[in-house]
Amino acid sequence: MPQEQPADNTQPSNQVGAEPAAVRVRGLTKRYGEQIAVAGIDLELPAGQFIGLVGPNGAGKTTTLSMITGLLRPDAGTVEIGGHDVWRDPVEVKARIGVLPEGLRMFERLSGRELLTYTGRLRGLPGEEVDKRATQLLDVLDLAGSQNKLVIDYSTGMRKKIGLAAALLHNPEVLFLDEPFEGVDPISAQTIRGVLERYTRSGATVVFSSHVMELVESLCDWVAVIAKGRIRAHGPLAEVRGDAPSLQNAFLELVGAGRRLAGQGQNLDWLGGGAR
Ligand SMILES: Nc1ncnc2c1ncn2[C@@H]1O[C@H](COP(=O)(O)OP(=O)(O)OP(=O)(O)O)[C@@H](O)[C@H]1O
Repeated sequence: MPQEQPADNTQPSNQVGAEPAAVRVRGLTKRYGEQIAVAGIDLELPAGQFIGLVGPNGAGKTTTLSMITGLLRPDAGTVEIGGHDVWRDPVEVKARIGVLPEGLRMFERLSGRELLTYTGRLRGLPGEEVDKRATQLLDVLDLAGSQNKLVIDYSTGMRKKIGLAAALLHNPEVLFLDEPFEGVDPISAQTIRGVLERYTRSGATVVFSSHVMELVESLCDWVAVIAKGRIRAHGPLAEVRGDAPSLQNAFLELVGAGRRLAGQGQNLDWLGGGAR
């Protein structure tokens, strides 16, 4: 199982092994007061892959993704997407990426269709093209019947889907999704999954965060495991899983949770059995 190594300076700067890097992160750091949320992350994410950023609650996934996508200013470190620095060249970068953050705030008083029209025009797409793409996305994501409903009246799953449609409308090179399947029913999850698989098959890159290992294992080609603000392992899924029976087992071992879980239970000897 590949553990985190110092950066290999012998590789060309835009390569991850044989693959070109879609995203290059160097020394990324964020503190909140005394708390170090992200502790100097180095990472090169290969292009054209379905990439999972996995870690336990509080590991630093959202903080990392927010800094990579230009939503949160790092204390230190750099991020390059498609060769452009996220903080020095934000317009170039934002044209190349789509983002579906956790708890995305949307314009709730627009209908789903209006939200896509507005997003498309902000992205500088011609009106006719926006209409065409919006119609297709609404159709594929099974939102055509709700396109005239206000976003405020959408369910959690519908909100994720309209957020995904808005993030895909300008056909970004890299799509970042923070917990895209959280609160989504299996049918909607399958729909989202189908759209994302089609998108990566065309050479685009998806980076998504999750703590649901089965999902990451079934979807991702490449994973990075994060715990306590540090990358514990990264690489192709099979390499990170190694000899472990599942990614879940490899993950528990990597984040040191196996021993903690084994000792659990003895403090709850009063629980169960109906005794008071
Ligand atoms: N705005 C903030 N102010 C203070 N501390 C924060 C803030 N945002 C995050 N943190 C802390 O930084 C650490 C990393 O949080 P982050 O939300 O990035 O983790 P996460 O891996 O996305 O977790 P989860 O899976 O639970 O969403 C946590 O300890 C969290 O308490």
